[in-house]
Amino acid sequence: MEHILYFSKKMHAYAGKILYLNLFGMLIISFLDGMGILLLVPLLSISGILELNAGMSSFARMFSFLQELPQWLGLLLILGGYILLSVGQTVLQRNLSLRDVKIHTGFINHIRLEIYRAILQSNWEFFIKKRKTDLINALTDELGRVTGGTYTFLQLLASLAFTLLQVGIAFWLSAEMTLFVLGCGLVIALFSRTFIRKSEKLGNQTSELARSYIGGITDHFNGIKEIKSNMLEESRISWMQAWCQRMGIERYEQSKIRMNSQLYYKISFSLIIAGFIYLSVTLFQTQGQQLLMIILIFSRLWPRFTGIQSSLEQIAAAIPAFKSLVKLQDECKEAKEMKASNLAYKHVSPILMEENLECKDMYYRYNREEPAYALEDINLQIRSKQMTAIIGQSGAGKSTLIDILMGLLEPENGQVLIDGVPLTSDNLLSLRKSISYVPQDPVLFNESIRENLMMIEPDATEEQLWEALHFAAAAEFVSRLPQGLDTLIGDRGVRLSGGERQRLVLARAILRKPSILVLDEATSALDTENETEIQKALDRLKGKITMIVIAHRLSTIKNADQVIVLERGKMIRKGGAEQIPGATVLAT
Ligand SMILES: Nc1ncnc2c1ncn2[C@@H]1O[C@H](COP(=O)(O)OP(=O)(O)OP(=O)(O)O)[C@@H](O)[C@H]1O
Repeated sequence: MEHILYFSKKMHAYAGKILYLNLFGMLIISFLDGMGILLLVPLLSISGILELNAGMSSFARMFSFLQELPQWLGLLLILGGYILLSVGQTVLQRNLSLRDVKIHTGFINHIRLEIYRAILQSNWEFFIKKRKTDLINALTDELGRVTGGTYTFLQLLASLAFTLLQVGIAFWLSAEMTLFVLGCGLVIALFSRTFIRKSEKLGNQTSELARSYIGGITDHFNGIKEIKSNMLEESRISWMQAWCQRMGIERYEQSKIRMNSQLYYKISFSLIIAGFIYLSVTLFQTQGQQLLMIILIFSRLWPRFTGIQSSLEQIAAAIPAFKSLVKLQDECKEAKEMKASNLAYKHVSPILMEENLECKDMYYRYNREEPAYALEDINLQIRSKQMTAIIGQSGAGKSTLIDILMGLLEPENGQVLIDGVPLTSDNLLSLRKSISYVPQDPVLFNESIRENLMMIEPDATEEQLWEALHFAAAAEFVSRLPQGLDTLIGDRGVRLSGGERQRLVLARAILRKPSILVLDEATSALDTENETEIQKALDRLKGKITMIVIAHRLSTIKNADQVIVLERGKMIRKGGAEQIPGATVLAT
């Protein structure tokens, strides 16, 4: 319940008065609806089916004047009133429904942005621990269920208000009959709690299924090359078939709960009405009008009860999604990287490192419960405007060290210092702003080359763009493309080769004019010619900016001012390139 209230409060904060105006509007619609039905009473009387004066309520007596009018005039008045009420109700309904859509979609986007922002502002450790597809699932399936559930909850509140109103009208018509109907409703509701519990249980399965679906298909398409080349298609199709089967069963079970509960309400309605009529006629010789009245009250109130039950089931099914999103928000809050005041990215100025970036007695573990350290007792200095190569075999800790130097991971013990000043959340953004990072498998967005370059430097001129491309040995292949800089890059740059992608990302990194360039050298993406070009480019940068390169090539090591050798999380050697027997320790 607290989770639902949490999001309901958010909807209140988002939509404000309009939300309540809409709910109030619905109340009016329900009132008009009730009035429309009540008009049936004088209608029945005028057509002689019902006697208005004998044993009827004050409401019915209000229409007794109709009997003094000519029958045609009375009928015209009633039907005119009925049409007016119906048209008014329909027009109001249309407008409210449209506004409802606006509130609902606006609220989804509001929560989507809030969660997306919180996720992006979380630290790197959060992303290491989280499955990416769970985050996608949170922003798609779970978000939809939560906003839908919140809305159903608020509609339920409105519906309870309408029901109260209708109960009030029913009381006016006949207090005893209404009490009887309410009593029946309560007893039925008590027995139908089991449907709500089952719905929540199934909601857990829905969440689990959605997570496994998004996780599964993302893995499949990311690994489609392995699937095709290793002929894994059949096994993947079997996975999908099994998932479809589970999903089919889950949907069927969900519908079964809904149908069973509706069936339960309908059967109880028939049984209660039949029993009541039987007892009234055989035992109490009740008047015809009273019987008609109870049928009228039942037929108005019972669908309301059924509707409330169905809303409760829907909300129960969404509860696991509510819990999951609240948990995600809490995790994001805990993993928030910087203080709110530091989040004005645009206004942060880069650090101008004068002397060095230093690691002092630094230790890091991915899992604090396990004894193994990914990095242990690291003491090193990355000197300003020099090139530092980091080498070591796979799993030695090169990427971890880079992540710590970029402030993505926080050391468990020890410190990172920039010109002697410890790296904290206060200067973290400034450090990041001075760094450009080129990963081994770079990501290009599904936009044009120009847009991909300019996202890092929106004010870059054409000349600066080409300068950066030349520098990264990418100008030639870009100029050969039919649309040059305006060529659209496919999903994650698949239309370009690995080497071309890395050169474009290098161009993007350089465009920013960083004071520190961090490069995770591609192991195989570049051919010898391009490798030489990039090497020359890096040479040109030597002495101008600080370079940290995870090196996989001898040529890179040879050019480095300092080489750091890692082995199983420890720094086993550091020194000038000439002191390192590079070929023996190069990473694979
Ligand atoms: N997200 C993670 N969770 C737990 N352990 C991790 C994680 N990432 C890396 N490790 C472990 O930390 C150690 C160092 O990994 P790291 O990725 O830094 O090595 P590397 O030298 O960059 O390797 P490679 O050259 O293969 O990329 C390894 O033992 C690795 O298994």
